[in-house]
Amino acid sequence: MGCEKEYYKFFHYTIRLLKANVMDDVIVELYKQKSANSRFMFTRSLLRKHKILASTLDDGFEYDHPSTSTNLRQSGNALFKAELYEEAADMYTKSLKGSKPSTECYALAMANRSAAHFCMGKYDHCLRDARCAMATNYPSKLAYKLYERAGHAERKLGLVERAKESYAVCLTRLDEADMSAENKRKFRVAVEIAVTECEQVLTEQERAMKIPIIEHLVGGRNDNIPALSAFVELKMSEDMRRGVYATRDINPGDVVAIDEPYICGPSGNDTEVCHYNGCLKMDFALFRCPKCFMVYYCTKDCMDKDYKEGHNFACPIIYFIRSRIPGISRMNELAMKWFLKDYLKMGLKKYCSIVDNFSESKIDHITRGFDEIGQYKSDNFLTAYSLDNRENKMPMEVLFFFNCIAVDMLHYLILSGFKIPEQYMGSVGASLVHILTVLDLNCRKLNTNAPTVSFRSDTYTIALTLYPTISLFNHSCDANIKRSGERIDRIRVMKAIQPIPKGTQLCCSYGIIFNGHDTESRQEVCNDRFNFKCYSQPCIKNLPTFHFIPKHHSTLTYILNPSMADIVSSECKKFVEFTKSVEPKDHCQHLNYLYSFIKLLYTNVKRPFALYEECLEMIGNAHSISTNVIRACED
Ligand SMILES: C[S@@+](CC[C@H](N)C(=O)[O-])C[C@H]1O[C@@H](n2cnc3c(N)ncnc32)[C@H](O)[C@@H]1O
Repeated sequence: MGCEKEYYKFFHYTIRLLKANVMDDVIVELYKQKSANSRFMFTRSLLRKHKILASTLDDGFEYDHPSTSTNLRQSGNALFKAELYEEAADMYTKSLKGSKPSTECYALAMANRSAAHFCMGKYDHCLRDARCAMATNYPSKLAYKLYERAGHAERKLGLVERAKESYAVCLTRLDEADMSAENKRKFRVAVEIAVTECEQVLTEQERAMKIPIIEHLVGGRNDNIPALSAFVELKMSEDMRRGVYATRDINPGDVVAIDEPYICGPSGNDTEVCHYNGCLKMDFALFRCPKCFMVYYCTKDCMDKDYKEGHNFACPIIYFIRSRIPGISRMNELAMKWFLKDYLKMGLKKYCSIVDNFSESKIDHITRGFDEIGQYKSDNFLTAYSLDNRENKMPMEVLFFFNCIAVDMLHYLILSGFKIPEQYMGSVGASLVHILTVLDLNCRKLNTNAPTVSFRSDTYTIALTLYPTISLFNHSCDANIKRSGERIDRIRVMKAIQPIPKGTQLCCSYGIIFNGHDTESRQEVCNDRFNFKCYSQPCIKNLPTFHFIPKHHSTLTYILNPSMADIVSSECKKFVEFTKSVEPKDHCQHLNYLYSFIKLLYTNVKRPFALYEECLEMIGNAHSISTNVIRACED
């Protein structure tokens, strides 16, 4: 995940140090510090001394101009009446800019904009605004209107269950409405009809509902690493350190890992992903946190749980984390979320003792992350905390940057009233630096149409996730496992896409594969993004990219076992026919055929072989569109 460009933002911290001509001394001093705790404390006193930290949580906004806002809203209302909805929505946006989010003026403009969006057919925007108005200071006597509109928008978006709920609230809020008894009666009848229609749709949907596919780990759960299959083990290698290896032959299609993130959060367009760590559901028009207005939830329940897990404390400073602290802001935010979750769960003393013991420990690399009974579990703090973070290999300038970010984030937290006793500051700060570096190396983008970090321009990242068990898989430019199932699902299922004979390492791709990019550019990506030299087979053997693999080759040139030449040749012809006659969207229905073809080629042809690479790509793609709902198997 590391992105060199982000490090240019060092300047935010270093400019004053450079002006004071002390930057070289700083790096020398940092080298002299014996521990992560003392590095953090040194950085903290430096940033304080040179007045690099904020002195207040005052965001400098001045937007309370109720009269201007009211005038703008009234102009919007006139445009709305004239059915100029787009212009009306723009006017309401201007009105919103002039009023504080906690005021009635703001809520009214927001509600009116939701009406304009509804009339424009922008139902998701309508819903978002309506939810926002509900969460703010909207007059109770008008609330019924807002819930009715939300219900209508939800129906339009196919969210029928939610529409039913909104109509139910609408009916309860109708008592507060300032309306004649007769009008209330008519309104009630209309909403009740809408509820009945929703119920009819729901009954239909229930009838047509698909049974979710349950994925099973091949061979059952691994005894020591329950998110992995029983057919694998963890081993060390000189080139890649820890890695996952097959203890039995694994076939394409076999499930080798089912993992849940230790920590996750939206990565950009917050309005579509629930912020709660245990949810991450993608949804339309989520509920906005009524205090910071910066994070969103799919239900009130998720909001309450997230508050308890730390948002309560992150809330007052989230604006500053996003807008004032350099680096990858969503990753910084995720680090804060992780820190608060565990700090609050364990309490100060236990947290500090655990992180201190970890940093002092000399645990063998292969057993890092395993608990005292020899289990490696993705929901265990120490498992996630002990993931590789290349802190020791990092240039001191980069480590200094991470320390600055941690100092800055904790400083904002303390400014907001959070108490950290001074004697624990070193441990807490160093732990936050550690968390940042673990995330920097292991955190994955959850894209709507790409499994990992991707170079395709059509991908759309919705979340950042940390999967401790999946992080054990090393990268190969010729991956033999790949993510399967719904791409936005929080639960990550990894399946074999090639045959994996006993003793072979299971590797996924960190976003780059050999047939699309030459060795040099792949090495560049691995080095720039992940800071390692890739030792996967295509790099060692310098395999040609797809463009250089002959398409219409004679099978004989590639055959490994001459006695199989006729069979391979005839199966290749069948495969070519298959590619012409079956549409990609239907490949998932022919997976068994694709598995058998790739198995035949695996043992009988020399790679790279165009049809093998083509079949491999088909299997990978078919896995990612073949299921609708994935549930981890309970056994
Ligand atoms: C997510 S971790 C994978 C597990 C790690 N090998 C361990 O010992 O815990 C990523 C790190 O593994 C190593 N690695 C992964 N793929 C590699 C490859 N193809 N070549 C060399 N090193 C690799 C690099 O050190 C990289 O920073």
